[in-house]
Amino acid sequence: MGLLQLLKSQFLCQLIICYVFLASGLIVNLLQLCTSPLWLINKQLARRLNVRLAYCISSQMVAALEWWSGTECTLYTDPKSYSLYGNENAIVVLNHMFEIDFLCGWTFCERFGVLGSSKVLAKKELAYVPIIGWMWYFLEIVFCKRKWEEDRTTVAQSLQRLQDYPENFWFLLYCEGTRFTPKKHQISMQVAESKGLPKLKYHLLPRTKGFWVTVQNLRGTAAAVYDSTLNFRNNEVPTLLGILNGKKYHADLYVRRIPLELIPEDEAECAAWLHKLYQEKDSFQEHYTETGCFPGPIVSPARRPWSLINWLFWSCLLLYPLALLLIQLISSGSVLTIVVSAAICYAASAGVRWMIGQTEINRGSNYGNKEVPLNKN
Ligand SMILES: CC/C=C\C/C=C\C/C=C\C/C=C\C/C=C\C/C=C\CCC(=O)SCCNC(=O)CCNC(=O)[C@H](O)C(C)(C)COP(=O)(O)OP(=O)(O)OC[C@H]1O[C@@H](n2cnc3c(N)ncnc32)[C@H](O)[C@@H]1OP(=O)(O)O
Ligand SMILES: CCCCCCCC/C=C\CCCCCCCC(=O)OC[C@@H](O)COP(=O)(O)O
Repeated sequence: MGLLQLLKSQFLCQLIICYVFLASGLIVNLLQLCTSPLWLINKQLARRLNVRLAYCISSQMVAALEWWSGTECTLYTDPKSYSLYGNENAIVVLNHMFEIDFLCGWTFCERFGVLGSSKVLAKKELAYVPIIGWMWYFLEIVFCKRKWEEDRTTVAQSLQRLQDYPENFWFLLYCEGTRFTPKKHQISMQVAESKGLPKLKYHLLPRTKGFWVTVQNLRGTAAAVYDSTLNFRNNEVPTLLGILNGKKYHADLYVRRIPLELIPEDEAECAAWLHKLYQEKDSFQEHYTETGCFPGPIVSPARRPWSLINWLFWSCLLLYPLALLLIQLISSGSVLTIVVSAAICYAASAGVRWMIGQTEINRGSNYGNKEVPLNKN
């Protein structure tokens, strides 16, 4: 292990990264709250401000991936589509198999200049996660309860609000609705069988309603669907804790740009179209397993320095007062103050650990885990 790698694996370094993230995140959340009156006066300006404020938070996680862990992200795509990425609104359909797939998505957002404005159809539980969830509220992220009776109107309304969004955005949709586990896979394949659909090896059966409602409500707003399939080299199982430990991974992302006009308007046809898309995605994963690469040329955008610069800015701003505070604390000699401070530090690190836990598949939800009564025809 090299010296740098040893340094990266030190708990103190990770504690500093988490402290900067936590303190800056709460400051940004507060600034976002301060933009509330502006929404009434100049909504577009409020949105633009919030895009930049959100960048301050999400780019720190991107910096951890790109600069701290040195993870490499390779893009396989058609060079003709490449010039459109970042210059139009798009719906991104991504497989949901890895704990850091959202972070790799964010990395590509950063490289194409849409990180601050990127959106997702997220489960409601994430709205309550401090910093990220609160940041999302001001970014007009679309939340769902994964209960169609309740979601059908709320999701459509939230999507309609994005029609006059002043910045280009990518709207991420994990059509599988939950992360891949062997049990969820087995159950969803029973559903596939009951519907007469071919079995998938690497994906759960996609939920089609969210996709249909998104496409219908973003017609005229988004230009295309970016069908994206992610995998990691050497059968690695990447984690956020691994990233914080400075572990380097290598992600490969295959993206196909599909103009929105090609997607059927009728709900049943749209559902059939999505099922076919997932069968194709499955064949790309099979190709990856067999050959170690995706079909199609590599056109990788380079990482940009902005996420690192943002992190250095917040570090300088926040580490100096922390150092002063620590010196004062030690020189005060008060046991009570030291004990209280240690308790606050412990509570903060437990909070960050809980947030990291939100990304862990073994702490995931039970959605898709319940056997459903099947009508076999
Ligand atoms: C150039 C570079 C390109 C790309 C870069 C990549 C990405 C970057 C882009 C943007 C980044 C932005 C942000 C990223 C940051 C963070 C993201 C973090 C995470 C958030 C993610 C989540 O929270 S995922 C969970 C929430 N999302 C979803 O669930 C979406 C999918 N779900 C749906 O669409 C659902 O339909 C629904 C949620 C709208 C409603 O769900 P509900 O369960 O109520 O209803 P359904 O109708 O779907 O279910 C009933 C039907 O499903 C059948 N069924 C039953 N059991 C199963 C089963 N186990 N599997 C499959 N299907 C099942 C059932 O038979 C019913 O069938 P019908 O025929 O009646 O439809
Ligand atoms: C600069 C580094 C800072 C390190 C500290 C980071 C602390 C913040 C960590 C995480 C913030 C929360 C990110 C939320 C994104 C989680 C994405 C996700 O994968 O959600 C799961 C959802 O799709 C499906 O859930 P289930 O599979 O049904 O359950």
